[in-house]
Amino acid sequence: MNALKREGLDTTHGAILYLSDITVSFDGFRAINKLNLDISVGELRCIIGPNGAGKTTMMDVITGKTRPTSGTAFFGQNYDLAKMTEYEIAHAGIGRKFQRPTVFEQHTVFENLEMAMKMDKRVRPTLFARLTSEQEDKIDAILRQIRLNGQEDRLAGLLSHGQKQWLEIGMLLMQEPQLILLDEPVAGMSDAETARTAELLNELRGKHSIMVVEHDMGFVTEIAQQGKVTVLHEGSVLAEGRMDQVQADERVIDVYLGR
Ligand SMILES: Nc1ncnc2c1ncn2[C@@H]1O[C@H](COP(=O)(O)OP(=O)(O)OP(=O)(O)O)[C@@H](O)[C@H]1O
Repeated sequence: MNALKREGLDTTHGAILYLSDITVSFDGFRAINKLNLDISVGELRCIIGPNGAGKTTMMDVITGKTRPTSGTAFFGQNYDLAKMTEYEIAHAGIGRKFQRPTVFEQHTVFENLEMAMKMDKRVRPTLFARLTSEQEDKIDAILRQIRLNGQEDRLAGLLSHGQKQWLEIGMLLMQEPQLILLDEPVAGMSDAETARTAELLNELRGKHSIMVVEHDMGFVTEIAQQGKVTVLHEGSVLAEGRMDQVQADERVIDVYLGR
């Protein structure tokens, strides 16, 4: 099934995520302050901004980890995220990768992908069943995509930091989420690994809707291409536009990029 078209999600208006006037207060402090942000189906959106801008809190709202104090968050037109549990949101098709990889280190690369597929609630009856050839093909395709073909029998614990991150992206892909949230995917990676991750994300462009939070501006430039970059500051959108536009924006230079 095409990950952009899962049954049940209504994206007829073209957007996959709508955040409208979202505020999140922690004891009166507004980590998110009347935030408005839409993501289109198939878009790769980069989110940048200084420490404490509210990027992680925004992802927590989208995945149901944190409830907004006010405002609305919709996945497609029909899923009201504020009314759903984290489990229901994951099941509905929003996948998140945290900054630190959380692969099963005592299992092989292949087994990690297999487990990710079997944890997919839509195919649960197959938990103890042998893989079908279609499922094996899917794992093979993802192994190639995440540049770990030929490494499928290695223990995940023996992979480099970058490879673990790719494996975790592969585990997300196994579940065919329609919206993928990636929190600082290249933090701690070597330059070569960062470049390969940019290639990987460019290959995923258009096949999934993706939101990437990242501080590495070289990487953001590689993956943003002509798409939109959103700059968060003090819990709101400070600027939005192509990378060259936001990089030239005086307010963005002042609060984030520096002179
Ligand atoms: N549970 C919480 N209780 C109180 N304050 C919080 C909580 N979570 C986040 N904050 C505060 O909200 C603000 C936004 O934090 P958040 O982690 O969302 O920023 P960020 O943009 O992800 O930063 P970074 O780039 O450092 O990851 C920060 O000032 C943070 O201290």
